[in-house]
Amino acid sequence: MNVIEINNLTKNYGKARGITDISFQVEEGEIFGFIGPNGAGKSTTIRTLLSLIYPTSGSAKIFGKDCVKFAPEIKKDIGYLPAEVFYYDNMKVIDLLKYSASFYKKDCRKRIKELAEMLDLDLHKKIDDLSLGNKKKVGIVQGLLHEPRLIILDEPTSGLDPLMQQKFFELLREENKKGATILFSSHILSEVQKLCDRVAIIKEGKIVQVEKISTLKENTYKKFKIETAAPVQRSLFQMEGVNDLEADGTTVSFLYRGNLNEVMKKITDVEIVNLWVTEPDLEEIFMHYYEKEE
Ligand SMILES: Nc1ncnc2c1ncn2[C@@H]1O[C@H](COP(=O)(O)OP(=O)(O)OP(=O)(O)O)[C@@H](O)[C@H]1O
Repeated sequence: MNVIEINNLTKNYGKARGITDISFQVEEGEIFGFIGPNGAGKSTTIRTLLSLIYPTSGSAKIFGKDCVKFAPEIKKDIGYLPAEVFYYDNMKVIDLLKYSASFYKKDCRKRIKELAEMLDLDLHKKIDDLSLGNKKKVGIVQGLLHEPRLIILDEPTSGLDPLMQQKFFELLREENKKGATILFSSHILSEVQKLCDRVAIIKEGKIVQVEKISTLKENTYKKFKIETAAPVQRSLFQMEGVNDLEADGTTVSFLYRGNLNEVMKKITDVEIVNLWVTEPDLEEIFMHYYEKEE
């Protein structure tokens, strides 16, 4: 079953582009990454899913129900951690969390205690006195206290130190094992890689790829580096499938995706001294998506 189903979703802010014609699905039980550079449209997509803003066109379903029509009902089963958390600073942490819990028809007291212990959060402090990281923890507890079926996290790790990030990821994995589906938005590749099964890559308001992390690594460019006996013309390797071509005297390097025999034929046209064919690391694969089109 698809927990999230987004169909041709577009959101414009007046004349400004928010997101354009976005479609993807998140299956039940997945930890799904949503990655793209700042301003790509991750928050806009998430805010539309939560009916905090309304689509210009297209639609989205959560738990098989239209996000706009069934917003109040759907929200009971969603835990949301926004990119930036704002609170009434005068309140104590515990009072804020009890207030949040009052929206659900559940006794959340035990879970609040467990989460606070796990994240090392002092429930009796005033929010005003908390560091940025501790405020973020309040947001995490707030998002998870009702044991939601779907957890939506928008850039959740900013402000958390590495040890706390690790604990937070463990917590998310536990929730996932218990059955929660997770949508995890981030611009940090390494954390998405650590946690997620699949990713949607968003760039300039459009989805450029939806793929398993493992497949992204497999079916991708290979990196070629060739050393030749005599200088070669750059144009020799200007062919379909070649990207990031660099030719400097007797050294040529490029990324290639396509039939390897085709590129090997080109290579046999020159006298080579050495040849390296390597897999790009995931960072390089993503950077390719991040680069702006001319
Ligand atoms: N309230 C708004 N009014 C006008 N334009 C907006 C508004 N909110 C977002 N945008 C624009 O929509 C586009 C997508 O922004 P969005 O915040 O969704 O990106 P993002 O991927 O979440 O990036 P970030 O990580 O920087 O938050 C950007 O070009 C942004 O300037």
